[in-house]
Amino acid sequence: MFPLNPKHMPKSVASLISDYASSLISAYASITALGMLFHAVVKELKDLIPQWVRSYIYLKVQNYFFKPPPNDHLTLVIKQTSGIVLNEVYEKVDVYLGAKISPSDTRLELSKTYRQKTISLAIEKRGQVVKDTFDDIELQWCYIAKSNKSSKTNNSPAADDEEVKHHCGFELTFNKKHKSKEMDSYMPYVFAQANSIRQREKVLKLYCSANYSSSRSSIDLVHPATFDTVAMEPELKKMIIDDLDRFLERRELYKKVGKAWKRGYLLYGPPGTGKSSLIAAIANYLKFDIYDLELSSMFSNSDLRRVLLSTTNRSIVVIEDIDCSVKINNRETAMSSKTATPGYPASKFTLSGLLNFIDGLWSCCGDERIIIFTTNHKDKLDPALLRPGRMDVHIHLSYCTPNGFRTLASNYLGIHESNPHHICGEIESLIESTEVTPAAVAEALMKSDDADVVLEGLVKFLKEKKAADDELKKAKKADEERTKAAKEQGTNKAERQERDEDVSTNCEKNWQKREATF
Ligand SMILES: Nc1ncnc2c1ncn2[C@@H]1O[C@H](COP(=O)(O)OP(=O)(O)OP(=O)(O)O)[C@@H](O)[C@H]1O
Repeated sequence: MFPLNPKHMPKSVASLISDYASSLISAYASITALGMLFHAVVKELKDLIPQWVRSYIYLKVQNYFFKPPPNDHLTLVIKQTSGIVLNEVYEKVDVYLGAKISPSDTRLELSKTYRQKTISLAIEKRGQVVKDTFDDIELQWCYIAKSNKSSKTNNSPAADDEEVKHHCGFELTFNKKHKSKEMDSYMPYVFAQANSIRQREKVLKLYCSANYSSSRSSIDLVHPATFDTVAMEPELKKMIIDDLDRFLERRELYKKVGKAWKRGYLLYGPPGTGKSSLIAAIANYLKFDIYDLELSSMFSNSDLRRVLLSTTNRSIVVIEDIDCSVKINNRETAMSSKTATPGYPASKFTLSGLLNFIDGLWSCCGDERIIIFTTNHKDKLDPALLRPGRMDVHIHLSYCTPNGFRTLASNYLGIHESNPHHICGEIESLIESTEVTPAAVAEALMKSDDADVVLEGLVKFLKEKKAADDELKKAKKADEERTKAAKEQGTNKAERQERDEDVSTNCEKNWQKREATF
């Protein structure tokens, strides 16, 4: 038998085994050290490279190695903008994916607006890969954000913003054979889901159009005004609500008669009569976002067009104080620097641009739109703006009426038919004979928590206001009478002068006749 003890082995074999063993051990040690080094490097990189970059690299590597043959797959790219306007598909996908959280997600976004009652969780978009299944078809969504810095010139920040938007979007990858199912069933499903999520979590937005170079900005619209809180005549309130309801139901009718599905309202009345409050009440009633258009920041018709194109459907476009926000001279002539309103830069904005926006071709780019103009001086508006068919409904918001006071007293003090107050009758008759705005009444009602104190204060205020109004009326009347008398005196004087002239002419004629007879 061959001796197993190395001592008994031949020298060369023993040394061979020991060499082999030591090289095995050193190889193992090197591999372990290398492994530890690799592990340390990976750990370091993990801390240094943001998660979304790692996900992106992971996706690319995964796609490279494990992707089925490329011919089998189709990738649809959904960019954030389509031309110069927001891409609706992007918006819908954004909402849809925002609500999808899977156990494998490692980064989530936490948010809560002041209006929301609970904190909401959503996946963090950047670099996230979201797997979805629809009718047993596997789909993969990925958010892309490419910057195109090399091709950039010295663009303005707004242009940069547009550029970034243009290169942001989603990629949807799936097997080619399901293409028609994707387009015919999956995308409508995504749209429907997004709409119902939006409706559930609807937080109204107030968009402010800044100037040409800056991007559109929005804030949550947290205006508490509703049709219950706005003080106005009940019949007028009912008329507005009925009109809005009818408008919403008439989609098919508008289509049938070939009219853009939009409605124009002109709200006019003195300051503080509730024009802005009514706009907020309409937005809250319809659950429509508001676009507040600052005409003074528009420098040309194309600015207006651009802003209009970026508004969404089911929205209210508001132009407040149309009579003084910008000087619009006539339909064709743009404002030159000579005609510009002091304090406003020269604008190439024209009335025809605005009219085009209301009922021209540009008014058709969108559905379910309400356009609201407000003014304190309807008489100062260009008749072209008031032409029938342009602003469909003209709503006069007047000084406070007894009905208006009842609404305010109920809202502010909880005083109503079943909880009356003995001073209310006196206040109502004072209000009937005084020109006082709902804003002034509302302010008076806020002065104390004690209803007696507040209402007595209001009576005092109304009496003082009435006395001041009467004084003013008297002064006005006296002034008018003086002017009338001066006019009459002037007329009398002119008549006397004419008479005198006639007399002298007659005398002259008679004298000439007599002269001729002699
Ligand atoms: N009709 C109203 N009903 C309830 N509150 C009102 C009404 N009118 C005014 N107010 C109160 O007065 C405040 C100012 O009113 P609001 O801004 O709506 O008036 P406005 O007519 O738009 O004024 P302006 O022409 O100066 O813009 C509101 O915040 C609200 O508290």
